[in-house]
Amino acid sequence: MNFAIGQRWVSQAENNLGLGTIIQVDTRFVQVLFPAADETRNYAQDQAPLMRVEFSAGETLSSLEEFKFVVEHVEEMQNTLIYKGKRTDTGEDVSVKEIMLDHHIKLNTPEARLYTGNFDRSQWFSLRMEAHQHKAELESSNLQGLQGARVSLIPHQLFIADTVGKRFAPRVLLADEVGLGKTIEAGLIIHQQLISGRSQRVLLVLPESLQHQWLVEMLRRFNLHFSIFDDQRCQAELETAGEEEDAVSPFDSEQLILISQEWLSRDEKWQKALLQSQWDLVVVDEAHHITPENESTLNNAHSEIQQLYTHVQTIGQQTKGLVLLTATPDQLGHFGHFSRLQLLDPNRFHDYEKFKQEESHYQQIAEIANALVSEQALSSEQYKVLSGLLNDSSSIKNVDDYQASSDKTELAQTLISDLLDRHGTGRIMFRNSRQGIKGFPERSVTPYPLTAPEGYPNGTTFMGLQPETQHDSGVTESFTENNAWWNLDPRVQWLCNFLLENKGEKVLVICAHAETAMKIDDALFEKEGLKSTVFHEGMTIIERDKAAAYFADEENSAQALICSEIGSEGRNFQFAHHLVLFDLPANPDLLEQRIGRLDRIGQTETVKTHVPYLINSAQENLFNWFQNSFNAFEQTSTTARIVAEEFKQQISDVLLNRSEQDTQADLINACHVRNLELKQDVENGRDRLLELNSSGGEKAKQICQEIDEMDDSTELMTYMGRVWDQFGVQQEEKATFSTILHPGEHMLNDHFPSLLEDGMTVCFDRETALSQEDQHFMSWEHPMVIGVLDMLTSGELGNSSVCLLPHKQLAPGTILLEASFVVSTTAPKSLQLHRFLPNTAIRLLLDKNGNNLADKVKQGSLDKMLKNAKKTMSLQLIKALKEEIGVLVEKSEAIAATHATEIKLDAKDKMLTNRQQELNRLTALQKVNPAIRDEEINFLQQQIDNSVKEIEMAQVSLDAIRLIVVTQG
Ligand SMILES: Nc1ncnc2c1ncn2[C@@H]1O[C@H](COP(=O)(O)OP(=O)(O)OP(=O)(O)O)[C@@H](O)[C@H]1O
Repeated sequence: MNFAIGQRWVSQAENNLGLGTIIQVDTRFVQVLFPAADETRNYAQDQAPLMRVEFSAGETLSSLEEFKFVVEHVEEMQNTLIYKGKRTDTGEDVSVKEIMLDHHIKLNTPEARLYTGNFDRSQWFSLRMEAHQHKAELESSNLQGLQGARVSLIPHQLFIADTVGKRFAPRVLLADEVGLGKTIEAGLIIHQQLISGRSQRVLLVLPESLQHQWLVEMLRRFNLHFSIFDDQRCQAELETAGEEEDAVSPFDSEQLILISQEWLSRDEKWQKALLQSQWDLVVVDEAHHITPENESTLNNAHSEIQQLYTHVQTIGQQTKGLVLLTATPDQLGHFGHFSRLQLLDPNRFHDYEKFKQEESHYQQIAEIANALVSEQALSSEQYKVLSGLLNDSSSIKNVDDYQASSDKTELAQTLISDLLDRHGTGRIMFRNSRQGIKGFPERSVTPYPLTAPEGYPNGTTFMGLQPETQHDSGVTESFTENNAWWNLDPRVQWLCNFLLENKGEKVLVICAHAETAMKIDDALFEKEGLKSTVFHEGMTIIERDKAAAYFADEENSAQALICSEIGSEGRNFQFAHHLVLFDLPANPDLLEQRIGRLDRIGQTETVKTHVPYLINSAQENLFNWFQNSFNAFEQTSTTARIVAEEFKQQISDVLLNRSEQDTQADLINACHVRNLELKQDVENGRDRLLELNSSGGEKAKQICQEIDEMDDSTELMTYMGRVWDQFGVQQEEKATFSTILHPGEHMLNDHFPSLLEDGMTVCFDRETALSQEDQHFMSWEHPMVIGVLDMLTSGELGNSSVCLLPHKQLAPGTILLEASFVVSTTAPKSLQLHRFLPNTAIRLLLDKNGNNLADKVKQGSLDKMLKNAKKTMSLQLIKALKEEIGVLVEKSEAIAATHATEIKLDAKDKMLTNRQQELNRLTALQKVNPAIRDEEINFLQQQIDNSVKEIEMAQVSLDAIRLIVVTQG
């Protein structure tokens, strides 16, 4: 070894000493100062466990003078090195003697770590390489964001999430019928957007009563931690930031934020701050609340329109993604529905009259769709219409071929898909119905006619129709001033008896008003000592959640939950099978919302609705109307709302004000007939097209199947088992697919990603995860797995290793160099390039002549044959083989560069094919469907250009090396 004063060396035996400097050299000894550790060592020159440190062009170094610079070339002077390059801060040319290098420089490249004896056990190398491969597979997977949610694989939900989540700017209305899983669809879309990097900041705007439920659903199903922001939180954020209120938005402190609709429309102070913050995606639940007052206000910018509508409109305009959820898009009128479509796409939906006109043609299109679905030849009229609708030359040819061909299957699918693309609300609205999605429980209803005590008023108890005259209890003001109605009203005693007869059964009771709910709750306790609790708008969110939890608990809990109308929206009570409607709303959508609390995915029994009413009361009339005109208790009726609107005046006169029985029967019959007509229209009409678009058909089944196959693979379980072993995480088998984890006493790092201090149970089986909520569902998308893969691919752990290969046929001392290279880009996540060019690992296995044996000897089988070498032996081997290793590394770099060129070309091809196809499709579609925005097309074109540039600039770098030395077998 040629030592000279001022040279930099490291100790192979004690690599924690940092970068050493030779301070004295005599004939036999050399003295080295390690300033970072404040230690000096003397070594015999011929046995010094030292490794010379030399840097090369391209590396970034720190100088003792506290600046960084990039080495451009290296000169030698009197046996020491001078690094010439440019400062990273000022760009100035610098010349730095090696003695002036920072003592703390980390030698963490694979080669530096190998030569300085700072290598890892062979298992780390394997885990690291596999981590790169898994990460690349995940990033390029079509199912990214869909696999990791703790949800049952329900085709229509996954289809919607897949279709919408992949869009650059999802602007959609999720309008599945009550309880079909819109929250889950929205969660999947958010999850997919976040995991793929399309969105980073998400805002949820929800009714106050649903805040906590969403918070819990997002966390337990998607591992997404949302934070509720209200006055208190905003104020606290400002105080923490210590800034003037105008200078900073409190909303910038978190990425995933949840606010209530009530707060948004109420609190002017924070509205401005909310708009100052940049959002990628805004999701609004129960979006039928977001409605302009009336048609004229929408068209007149100066009118006072509803606060909430204005706020959502403003946020929606400056946010690229907007997802609205409602089970009852028409609940507050058809114009409201139009106005929400307008929020999503103001260019496409700018004229209400035109929209109505378009809707009237949907029936014709739907008839064509029906013919295509059943693969029947089109009538001449249908042929003419379809050719007119799909009027580009290739589609017209498809229509002709369809008519002429005997095997119509494939062409039918193409034409349906074109039709969906180009007409109606196809691209922005999704609506599934129970009729289309099978497997829901039955619904039954039982009326309980009760005789009112003499003199007891039988006034209206309906929401909305006569609010000024109705009292909470449903009886008139004058009456309740003098008497406690709940002592007289036979419905209360009936409810007591019902609960006593059904001990052990959970019962959800819904009435219109908070006051009524509270009185019923008191009465149940006073009369029979029954355990019930209330849920109404007068309670704080925490009180409501506590009440819902008290009702949901299995032991020591409330048998009944008495809700005011707010309990009828969004909440999950499907663990109960009995619903008591203490009064009836006059709005059929509201009735459906109420029943929808129990009639939801996850309901295991028939939903039993019980309706106690007073004989000869308006409620009796309403019951008969719902039952006989629409069968609305036992079936979802999407048309009842329209009938209710058409007959609004008669309903008020005849049903609510209780005119003659004959007149009532006539009205009920007229509504029934009208409902049948509308149902027929709907059956023939637009819903067919909408449902075709929403359920996803075969594509949806295929997505489920693919996720199912991923679930069945044991690869993740095996990989994570090895990871936990290596890191020292304590594992205890709980069941075949479940493991209890605890931080181990000798864990490699103090911190292991997402491992809870007190331990946690993880499971690899979807069914178990769904039934046992205390277990964490492990998937490739679980934060622990993502954290582990990130940790293994970004740090230095495993990037350098030495091991032995005992082998009978190979000559001892033969060396192999296993090298892993990574092709990567620095493209922004929003470009979505990882779908085509994820960080791709290239594995090479070079023999001593530089031949690549990687294809012949797979990593898994090689791993099984390798043994770790003792540290002293490894050091000797490295010292002896340093030159050979250097030559092999150079050769591997040349081979990797060739591979990288192929990978980049392939990625470019894939990207161009995919994006060009989409661009062509959108450009063609835009000619016939203004729903395609210019912005989308420009964006796609720009993405293509930038993607080409980024792919061309992708770098290949050495990520890890493993020196393998053959020993006698
Ligand atoms: N894929 C799924 N896996 C497991 N549970 C599900 C799934 N989809 C829906 N659920 C459960 O079914 C119930 C209804 O789902 P969700 O709340 O998403 O419906 P919704 O359409 O939003 O209802 P609403 O119209 O009442 O707001 C919830 O309890 C939800 O957790």
